Amino acid sequence: MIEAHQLRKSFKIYKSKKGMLGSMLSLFSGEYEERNAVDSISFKIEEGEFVGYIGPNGAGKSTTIKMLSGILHPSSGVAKVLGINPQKNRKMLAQNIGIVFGQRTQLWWDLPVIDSFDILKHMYKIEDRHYRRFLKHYDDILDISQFLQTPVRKLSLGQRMRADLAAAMIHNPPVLFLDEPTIGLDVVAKHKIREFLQEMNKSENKTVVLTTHDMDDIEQLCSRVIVINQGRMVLDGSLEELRNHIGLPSILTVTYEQPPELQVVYGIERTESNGRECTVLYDRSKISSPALLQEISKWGTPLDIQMKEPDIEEVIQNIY
Ligand SMILES: Nc1ncnc2c1ncn2[C@@H]1O[C@H](COP(=O)(O)OP(=O)(O)OP(=O)(O)O)[C@@H](O)[C@H]1O
Repeated sequence: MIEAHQLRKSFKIYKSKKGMLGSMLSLFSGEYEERNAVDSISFKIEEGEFVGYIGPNGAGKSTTIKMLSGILHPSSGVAKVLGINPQKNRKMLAQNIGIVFGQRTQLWWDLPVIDSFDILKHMYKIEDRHYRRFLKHYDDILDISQFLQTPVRKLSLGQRMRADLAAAMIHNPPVLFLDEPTIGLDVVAKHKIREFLQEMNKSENKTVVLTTHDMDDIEQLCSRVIVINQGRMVLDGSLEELRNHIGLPSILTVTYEQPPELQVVYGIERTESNGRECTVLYDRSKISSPALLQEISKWGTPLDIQMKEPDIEEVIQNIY
């Protein structure tokens, strides 16, 4: 459904000389170097997937999204979305994708939200009955009716994001590209946006590519993550594969009837005990959870057991 094959984008970085005069001269000297913002990225995303496209600042995430959506042309390589080449057929692609940039609205700044929607309705040639259904449906799931008459510049960030998301869905596209849609939002607004995105993916089978720095977005929404760093792909897999790749230990906390008698077990990296409480850090690739449970029950009589996988935030920090 979405394909990137050896996708690369380089930008010219003009060399600047020191001082005011130097900066002026460098404008005219034309000396530059080329830097790859995205460097030979390849992946395939199937229909209905929810993919987190993540990486540190400047990794090349937005540049990739812009190439997939036809805003930027690749320096080399090929992108295809629903079989459409964004470079060659941007208009046809626009009918089939929705885009949201969290940092910048796609709506008309000084117009009431409803006027922006009306313009989009005409641009996408949407029938009146479909448009009415759209307004009703998006009021039900994003509460947009309360600010339809408000100019975009007067909306709160959360309202603006809801308006932008609704606008991106007006033509009911099967594919959504979301570039940091939860940036700067408070907890309640983030929750609402996440619920909406989950609904779009689960009930309407939309394929979603999401860039974000928010680990809760990734944990709650994405079934797959693609990690890039300095323009290059570092990992492509499930959240579990991401955790395993980093090799951070899983954690088991046990409360025993009596202080336990600890033993050395292959796969357990560290054990900390404090009276009846015991914390076990273990490597799941070396010992399975059932086997571990069997071992630790030899140390005493467990009253309560809790398991915790490594935090995705910790995992990401380790990968960069
Ligand atoms: N138009 C441009 N001209 C020159 N360099 C650019 C241009 N656009 C992006 N870059 C550079 O390309 C690199 C990748 O930028 P990009 O915006 O894709 O990163 P990102 O992963 O989206 O970062 P962030 O998380 O900070 O939004 C950065 O080094 C950036 O400075």
